[in-house]
Amino acid sequence: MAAQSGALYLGFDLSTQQLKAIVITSDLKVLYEAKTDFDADLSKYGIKKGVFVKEETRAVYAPVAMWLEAVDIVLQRLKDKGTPFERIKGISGAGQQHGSVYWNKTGEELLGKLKPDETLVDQLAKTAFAHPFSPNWQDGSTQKECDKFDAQLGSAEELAQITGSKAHHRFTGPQIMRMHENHPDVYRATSRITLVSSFLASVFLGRIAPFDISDVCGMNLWDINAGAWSEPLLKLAAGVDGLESLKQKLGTVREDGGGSMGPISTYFVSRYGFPSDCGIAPFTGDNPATILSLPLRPLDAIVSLGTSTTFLMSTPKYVPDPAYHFFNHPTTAGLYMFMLCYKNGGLAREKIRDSLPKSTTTDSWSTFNEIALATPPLGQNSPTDPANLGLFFPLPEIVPNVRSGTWRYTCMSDGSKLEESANGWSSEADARAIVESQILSLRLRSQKLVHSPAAGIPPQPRRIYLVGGGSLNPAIARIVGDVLGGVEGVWKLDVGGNACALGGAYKAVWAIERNEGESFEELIGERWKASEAIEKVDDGYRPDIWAKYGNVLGSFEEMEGKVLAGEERNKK
Ligand SMILES: Nc1ncnc2c1ncn2[C@@H]1O[C@H](COP(=O)(O)OP(=O)(O)O)[C@@H](O)[C@H]1O
Ligand SMILES: O=C(CO)[C@@H](O)[C@H](O)COP(=O)(O)O
Repeated sequence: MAAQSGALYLGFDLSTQQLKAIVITSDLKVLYEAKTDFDADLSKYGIKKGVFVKEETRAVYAPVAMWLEAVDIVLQRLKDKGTPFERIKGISGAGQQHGSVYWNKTGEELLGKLKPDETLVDQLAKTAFAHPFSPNWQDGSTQKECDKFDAQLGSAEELAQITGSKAHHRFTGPQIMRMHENHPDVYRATSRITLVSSFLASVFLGRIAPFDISDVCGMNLWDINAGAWSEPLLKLAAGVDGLESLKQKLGTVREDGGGSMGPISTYFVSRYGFPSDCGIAPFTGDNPATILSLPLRPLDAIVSLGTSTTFLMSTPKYVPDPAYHFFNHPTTAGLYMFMLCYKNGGLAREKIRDSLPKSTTTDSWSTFNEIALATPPLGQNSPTDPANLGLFFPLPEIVPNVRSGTWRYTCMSDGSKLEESANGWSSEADARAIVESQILSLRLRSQKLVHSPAAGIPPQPRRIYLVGGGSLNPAIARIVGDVLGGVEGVWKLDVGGNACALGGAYKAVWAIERNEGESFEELIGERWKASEAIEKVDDGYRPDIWAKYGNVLGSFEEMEGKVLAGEERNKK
């Protein structure tokens, strides 16, 4: 039974395929959840899996109007479930990272005077934006711009040192540069640029919200150590229009991840009955919000199995490298978020699932799971059998930066005799091989970040938390434990695919209720009850099996190297 009184907090997650919302109490109990699924509810926009794809240029983008429509739909759904909006004291949330929204002057003005009897989409879609689309994080159209970004500060290493990442296709700086080059008219008609997180915050605030201190690190434009825009990078992106043009469009970055940026726009007060003093806390990126969905300790890792796969850790050490990403922590100065991000996550697994015989149960994953669990590690029935190692990239991948394709290799148990498999293997064997491949890549790239969690235990995460849609899958949980370990086991959040929206809601609680100087970890750590929030889904570290994967890790890296060497741009 929902409590009848007391403050409530609302968290959003504007991700690739859905807009999710979650309402919780001050003591972190989940009361209401609702979502708008873009393909199911808004297919009239012509998108697939939430986006448009232009194969010729590898451009991927989403219509901003669809997101506006999704906001009114999800709030109406919460209302239909009886959500007492009048008790909501604070709102925060998250947006898929890197995407940019190009507002014009009219849009800035309209935001503050929306009529409550008309929808957001009807009032804003046609007039408020200099460009109707937002480049999506799956975009691969900016190689040329990335090369210039990597060169601008001297090298990819230096760019990573300054901004937390080397240049990536999806990062906002290279995307803005491409927009400036291809559509200078759009660039010039733009008065403000927001990220997806600050776009959603702006809609609720009724004016353009500043960037968030964590999400801004996904732009390749922010100097993390200096806490300021990197002027050489801004200059590069703005081209002939000059540094000042871009500075104005970007506006400010809010250093404090908490507090209120201001009260909610009157549109939502009149239309849905929010209280006029409901505070809008800074929104952040979906990955930074995910690390706020539980009090994460050093050496704990989160594997987010959404459309993308990401691997997240919170750490006090800033050790950037071109191979991964560092972001400011969304709430706590002096902490950082370490991240790996893969394009080929959920959709690549779905592709293999769909090539198998159809499931006979209502769970579309049951055949995939049965086969994956019945297949021995690395497909080896005996230690002398060849071990299967594959790469399954229906989309061009981020790590490593290679074209789309499928590669099947084998090696011996000790990693020797790595060779491309002449005849491949059965499609059944792919079910286990794709999950192993995705998790081996996480193990390979997080090796330097982990240390021994206890005497006599090799370096690995302490606990592994699974979140996102794929966290509901027991076979994936088992294989994560097999490959990555986790000496205190593999866990999932009870909130399932809604961890990111939950992180947003926790952020809202902390932002509005914190005492002077009280950290997110202190406030949420005190109120969070593990028994109500998480469930152990696998024992994690099994020494023999974990060692088996360790023996082929070098060959896995070598296989990636061979595939990378075959890339046209790497052939000399
Ligand atoms: N039982 C399941 N097993 C494996 N994957 C699943 C399962 N349920 C959902 N998924 C995957 O979850 C993905 C969506 O995850 P979600 O975290 O909601 O995505 P996003 O936040 O990126 O929109 C889908 O692409 C689907 O493949
Ligand atoms: O590009 C990244 C992170 O760098 C992605 O993780 C996006 O932030 C989208 O995530 P999901 O839609 O999969 O949640």
